[in-house]
Amino acid sequence: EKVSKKDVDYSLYLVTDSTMLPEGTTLSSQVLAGLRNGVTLVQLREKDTDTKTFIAEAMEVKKLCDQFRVPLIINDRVDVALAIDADGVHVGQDDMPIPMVRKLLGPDKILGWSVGKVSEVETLAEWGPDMIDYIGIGMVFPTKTKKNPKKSPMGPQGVCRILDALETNGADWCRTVAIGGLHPDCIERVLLQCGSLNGKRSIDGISLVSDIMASPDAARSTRILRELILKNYYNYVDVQLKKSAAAINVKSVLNQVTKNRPLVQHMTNKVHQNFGANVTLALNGSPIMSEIQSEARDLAQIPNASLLVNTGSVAPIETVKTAIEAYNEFKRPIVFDPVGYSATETRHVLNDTLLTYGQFSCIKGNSSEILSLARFSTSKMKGVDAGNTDVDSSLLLSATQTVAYKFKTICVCTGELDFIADGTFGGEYALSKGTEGYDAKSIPYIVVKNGSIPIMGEITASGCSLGSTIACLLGGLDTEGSAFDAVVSAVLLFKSAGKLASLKCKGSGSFHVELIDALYQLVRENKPETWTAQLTKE
Ligand SMILES: Cc1nc(C(=O)O)sc1CCOP(=O)(O)O
Ligand SMILES: C=C1C=NC(C(F)(F)F)=NC1=N
Ligand SMILES: [Mg+2]
Repeated sequence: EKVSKKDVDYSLYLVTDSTMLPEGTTLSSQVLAGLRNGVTLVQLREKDTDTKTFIAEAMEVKKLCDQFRVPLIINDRVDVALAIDADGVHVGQDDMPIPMVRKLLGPDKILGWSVGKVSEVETLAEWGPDMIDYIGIGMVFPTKTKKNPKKSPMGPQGVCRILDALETNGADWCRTVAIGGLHPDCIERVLLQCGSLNGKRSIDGISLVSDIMASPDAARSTRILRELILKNYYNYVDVQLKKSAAAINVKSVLNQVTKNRPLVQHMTNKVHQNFGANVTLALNGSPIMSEIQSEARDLAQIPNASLLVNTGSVAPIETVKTAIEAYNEFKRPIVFDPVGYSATETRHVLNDTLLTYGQFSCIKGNSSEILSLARFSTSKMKGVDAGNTDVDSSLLLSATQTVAYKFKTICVCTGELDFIADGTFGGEYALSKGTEGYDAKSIPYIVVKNGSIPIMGEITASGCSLGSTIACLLGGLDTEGSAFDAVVSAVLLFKSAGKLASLKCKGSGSFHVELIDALYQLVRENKPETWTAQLTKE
């Protein structure tokens, strides 16, 4: 009896490739190793193979799949699929049109489609539930497996956009797998981030080729993948990620920072370098302004290290990528400051690319940057300073929650009021069911009210130095410290110091000095109850 196509398990979908087999392995031995260790669906994909060979391979692989009651999908070749009575077919955008394939297959076979654009989702939705059963969304990351790819990597956020399109087009029946460059070092981040904004769905599985087919130990590779899927949480940073709103303990955060003297690595713009270093020192942190690719892994392993990536920096993108990967590998916090996010196309592409390189503990920006990241406002930014300050606060809150939710991070939106939202969900993820309906507007948030500090906008690197402050406090936490508390504490501290400094200074020059002194004093006296910036629940 057949596995009914409604019950297909898409969680670990192996797509074969017999051009990358290691010495001593065969197509069948790799598929068998996969089937024995948790592969739940197989697709035979052979680009340039004679039909006779393809048929022989298909029959062999079908026998193996039947033993494990795992459906076999044939890529592209509908004739071969019919000839061997496969369980279904997968076609790409340039293969036989979907309605024709469905006509040849009949209603009970599984039909999959490669999807990379929202417009393709709209087409799929128009065809209705009897046409396509699942889509392969890709490619998520760069991959050498697909020859002359016609599309570029979309990153986890690109997958989110396709999932959102399925939801807005009501294609509830359609299942999804992500594909392209998926390996153990990035799969948890894909599983954590790839969900629809309404919280109703996440990807139903991951699909890969080389991680298994090119593996000298395909059984072990498959077991590792299986474990990542079943684990259902990604602790990307070794401090506590809150799962719900709870009291903020600022005093405790500062005590931990003073005790642990965090190493705060800055990859930032030239203007911010010196001031960021001095802010970090004032906070009992230890700054290192390193952009040396080969030392990133060493620095990430120093106790209480944290990384600030401020994209005004001109460090080569590969250097920044190496640092992001290193700090994720050693579970140390990374703060991302997408300076001038959408001011120019160059910065937009650069920031979007950097955002695909890792999981960030905090993303902070001004209102224009956060509105753009949330894809709320198309208005181009005016330079790198905050844009329209008259944006109403409910829109800013919503944008902050949206960014926090999309990237499963803590998002800070600075301005008259500061908005801080916690979209981490404690690092927990689930296949298919998303966040079970918990959407962006339901995630916990804090609003910091401090009154305006006009002069803050008249000095260089004020926003950037909030980044230094956040990275310093996150880095200074003990493992049982709370990431959200550290971020909120940083905003309260920085704004309170800014207020104090603005009352004492005689101009922007002395404001810089007064700001450092205020940070220095507030940290050492550690009396948050006396600070001007306070939490409000708008
Ligand atoms: C078969 C395929 N389709 C893609 C798409 O983007 O539609 S990417 C891809 C190859 C994925 O191979 P690997 O797991 O080795 O990166
Ligand atoms: C190009 C492809 C894209 N996606 C998929 C799958 F993951 F299976 F959906 N298979 C392919 N051959
Ligand atoms: Mg900024």
